[in-house]
Amino acid sequence: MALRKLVAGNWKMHGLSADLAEAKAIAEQSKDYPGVDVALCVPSILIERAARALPDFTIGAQDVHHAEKGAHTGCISVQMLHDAGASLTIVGHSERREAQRESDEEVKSKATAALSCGLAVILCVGESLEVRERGAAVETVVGQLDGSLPHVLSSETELAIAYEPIWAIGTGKIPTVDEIAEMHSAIRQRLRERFGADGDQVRILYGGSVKASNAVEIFAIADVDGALVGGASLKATDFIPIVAAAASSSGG
Ligand SMILES: O=C(CO)COP(=O)(O)O
Repeated sequence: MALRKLVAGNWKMHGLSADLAEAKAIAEQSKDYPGVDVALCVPSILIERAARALPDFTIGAQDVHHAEKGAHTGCISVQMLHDAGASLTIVGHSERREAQRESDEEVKSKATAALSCGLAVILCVGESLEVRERGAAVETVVGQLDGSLPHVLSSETELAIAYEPIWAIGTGKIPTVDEIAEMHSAIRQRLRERFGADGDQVRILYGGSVKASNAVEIFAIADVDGALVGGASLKATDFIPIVAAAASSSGG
């Protein structure tokens, strides 16, 4: 049976207090699509205000530290995210894997810490253009998964995987339908190998230049259980049509 779709926005380093009006519009309009799970991962400084203003809507973070507490200047723990009202966090985004040199091992620690303390996780993987062009995309992404997946799935909180080819992020380029299908199927297979039947319940999101104009086609691909959306999640007028596409692909 098809999984419920999850459409999550990643605001990255965008958004000031005034933009909470946009989050509010997204939360309100998402109610028209009860068959789809919708979330916004806002900058950490906006989490508390967004969560207070939108108590029935899922607000997430974009990163978390793996340690419970301690001498980690500038970092934010799972408990702090909970306390601020987040119920979800992204880990391992390629922008952090690159700029902050986050390793698979570190991403795994973050995912494990978040899941064990009741925060849902969207764990990102994805290949560079150089890797795609030399034909090593699937083995690279599966290797990233092997290094970054937690050892066990939590029974209380949810793990989702986001496949985000780096060359498709913010570029307007997207892989072909066949390339997305091949990658999502390889990810599904690995999840089954790792977690047995529970691997079938892990949602696999596609991310990278998702827009209203390509969402219908992307959501129709097997094993695409939603999307992680960057630029097009900043405005309700861009984001809600993507939620609507997810709803229509699920038949409601
Ligand atoms: O990185 C992304 C989401 O995490 C994708 O960003 P864009 O949708 O802007 O390409």
